[in-house]
Amino acid sequence: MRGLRMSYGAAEVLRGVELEIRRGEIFTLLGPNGAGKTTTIEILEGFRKRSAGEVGVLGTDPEKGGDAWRAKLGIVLQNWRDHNKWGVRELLVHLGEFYDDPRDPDELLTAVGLAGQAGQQVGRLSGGQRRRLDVALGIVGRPELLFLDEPTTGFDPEARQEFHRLLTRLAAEDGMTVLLTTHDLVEAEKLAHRTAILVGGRIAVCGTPAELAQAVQAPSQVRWQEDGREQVLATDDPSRAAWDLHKRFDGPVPGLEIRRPSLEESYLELIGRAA
Ligand SMILES: Nc1ncnc2c1ncn2[C@@H]1O[C@H](COP(=O)(O)OP(=O)(O)OP(=O)(O)O)[C@@H](O)[C@H]1O
Repeated sequence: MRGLRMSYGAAEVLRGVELEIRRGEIFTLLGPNGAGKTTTIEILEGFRKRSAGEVGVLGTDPEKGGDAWRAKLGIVLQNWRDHNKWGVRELLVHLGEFYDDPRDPDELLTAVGLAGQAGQQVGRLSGGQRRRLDVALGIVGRPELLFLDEPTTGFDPEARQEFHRLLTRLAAEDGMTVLLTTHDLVEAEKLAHRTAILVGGRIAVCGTPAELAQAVQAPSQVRWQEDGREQVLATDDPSRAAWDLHKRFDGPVPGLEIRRPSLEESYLELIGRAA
């Protein structure tokens, strides 16, 4: 994506998004509500016409992508959920018929942990099971690139962890590229090879988990007692600040405390600043 812009009427949602996602990567697009994550995904899928900028998905402009291009994409449409009366396996078999070389439905069900629900109606699956089915539907045609829009919303921690394992395994085994959106920094950090933070219509930060932690790190707070009250200093180098204080006090510093913000606090500060 180069200079990707998108406006809905007068509202400019994407204001020059620059992003490159590599083949075989699990990439998360992280951002607050309304940041434009779904809009970006829909543009990449070819479902939404951008206002400006250049976009290439598997070497093709999504606005010009034909059936052969589309067949290489794993797209999870929300309206599969309308197939509530269908059996789980039945739906997978049916969708597989649209592809030249679909995955074996039983292997697929085992891979996503739904073998026990093969005969169950889609409408009777739990929230977590439906998301697993989403992934199964997304990968039935052996896509090169899988798009997932907030796939783990509503998951309990265990389901989330299992889902992460599933995606990691699929990406590693098949060399599939996965682009998913999330609000959850911790999820992005655990799952993704790289993450981009979308805020204010632009990419604020992009990198590996370590690079992200470094880039979003908000200042630490150094607190101590002096002149009968608590003093607070915000600094990027708390160790140096503590050392300076020790020198100034020529010994122990009363009530000295160093507080490093959590990654989540840093992220919240970053999106607050950039919005
Ligand atoms: N079809 C549309 N017409 C007008 N405005 C829209 C349309 N779709 C999205 N928007 C607006 O564009 C902005 C970005 O929406 P989008 O759904 O892309 O954000 P998001 O990052 O996916 O949000 P969330 O995390 O809440 O799902 C929002 O302010 C939304 O109201």
